[in-house]
Amino acid sequence: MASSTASCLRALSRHTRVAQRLLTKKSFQTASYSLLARHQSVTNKRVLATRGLKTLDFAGSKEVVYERSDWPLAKLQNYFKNDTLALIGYGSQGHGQGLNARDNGLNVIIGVRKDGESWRQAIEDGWVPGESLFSIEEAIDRGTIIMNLLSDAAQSSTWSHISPLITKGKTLYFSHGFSVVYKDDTKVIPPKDVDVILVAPKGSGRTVRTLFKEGRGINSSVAVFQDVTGKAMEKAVAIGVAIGSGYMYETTFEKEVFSDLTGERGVLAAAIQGLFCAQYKVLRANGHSPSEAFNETVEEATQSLYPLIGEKGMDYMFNACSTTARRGALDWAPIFEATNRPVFEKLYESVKNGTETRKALEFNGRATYREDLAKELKEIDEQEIWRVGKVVRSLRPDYTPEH
Ligand SMILES: NC(=O)C1=CN([C@@H]2O[C@H](COP(=O)(O)OP(=O)(O)OC[C@H]3O[C@@H](n4cnc5c(N)ncnc54)[C@H](OP(=O)(O)O)[C@@H]3O)[C@@H](O)[C@H]2O)C=CC1
Ligand SMILES: CC[C@](O)(C(C)=O)C(=O)O
Ligand SMILES: [Mg+2]
Ligand SMILES: [Mg+2]
Repeated sequence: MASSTASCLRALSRHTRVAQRLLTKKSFQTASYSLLARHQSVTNKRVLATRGLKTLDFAGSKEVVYERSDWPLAKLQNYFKNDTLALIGYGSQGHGQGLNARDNGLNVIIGVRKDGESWRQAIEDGWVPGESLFSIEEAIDRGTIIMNLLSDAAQSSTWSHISPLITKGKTLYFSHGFSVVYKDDTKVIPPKDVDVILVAPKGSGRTVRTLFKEGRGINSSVAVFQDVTGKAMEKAVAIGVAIGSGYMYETTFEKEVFSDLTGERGVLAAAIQGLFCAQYKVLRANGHSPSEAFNETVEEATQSLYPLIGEKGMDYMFNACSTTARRGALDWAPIFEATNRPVFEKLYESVKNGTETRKALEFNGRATYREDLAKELKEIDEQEIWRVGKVVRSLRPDYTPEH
């Protein structure tokens, strides 16, 4: 234990020196603070619990996990010293993953349509045309690891054009199993002579960035579709760390896309909007004020109770409520489960048989996809429940005006 403690302290001082060096470079400043925190906490963890064991028991199922602590910054930088990460597409994930990998000291370039919205945003984030910002084709040409973060629809529509550029020796990376799994619809069939890997952050690209800046990490899944070099999984895990993952669990491309499309069409986004609206409307129809209906539906959920679930689980949240609430929650939870399970079965089938994929490809493949989505999202924003939400949020003592 004494020698392991001494080696951890040596590691800490090494990592601290690396981070301090980075502090002298302005573009690395924000991340460097989080790196200092990150290596401090990693080293502390090693001293307290020399685990090293990567197969964990998840409620009776054994799963392999990969942790950031196995990839200190110096090791990560050395691993990618001869690589250029060419990140194609600069939406939510392009922004988060690109900036994190750059702040981790890796050689990252961006490839997007010239003079589009992403081009503008990339410049705003400090990517420089001709130096670190290129057309899609030029970025692929310059890159060794091609990170395809175009929209899923654009991955399909651009494929015939960009696939000849993904030559032997390069690596093809995705953050979703979508393009490769639904190949009959997307026509994305990777070249046979490149590694094809996936790291799928389980959260928005915006959170990928904010968690990294806080010295924390997003959970991601990791998978290999094609292993030409024999090193594909190791490379995927290393990229996962580079883009800001805290820990990664293993999956396949198919399992990733089936679960992801189900999750976002279910509890993560669609189901929660449906549930909120249903309860809000019943309260309003029974004479409750907008204030009361919103507070009992959304504000209390997001500001008080859901964070408790995130902190310590559902029973902890139930226990933090009155015994009256606990009785009612215990009685009604199985009713909601039984009522909703058939909806989730239907949803899963629609994902598995490709219906959801074809809809996404058709809709987001339109030239007007941004405006079309914005129009429907505006309709949600204009629903009474969310108009009330704006007023309620403005009454929070720590409110800062929304734009
Ligand atoms: N959003 C998220 O948080 C998550 C996303 N993912 C996955 O990551 C990948 C990227 O998603 P996300 O970051 O949300 O990006 P978006 O789906 O918002 O796609 C945006 C990017 O696609 C480009 N694009 C769209 N149409 C075209 C086209 N016809 N030709 C060229 N470029 C085009 C846009 O460029 P332009 O501005 O020029 O239109 C922009 O750079 C997807 O596979 C997604 O499923 C995974 C986990 C979470
Ligand atoms: C929940 C939506 C998501 O799957 C995500 C942020 O993980 C997405 O595709 O954006
Ligand atoms: Mg997702
Ligand atoms: Mg998704």
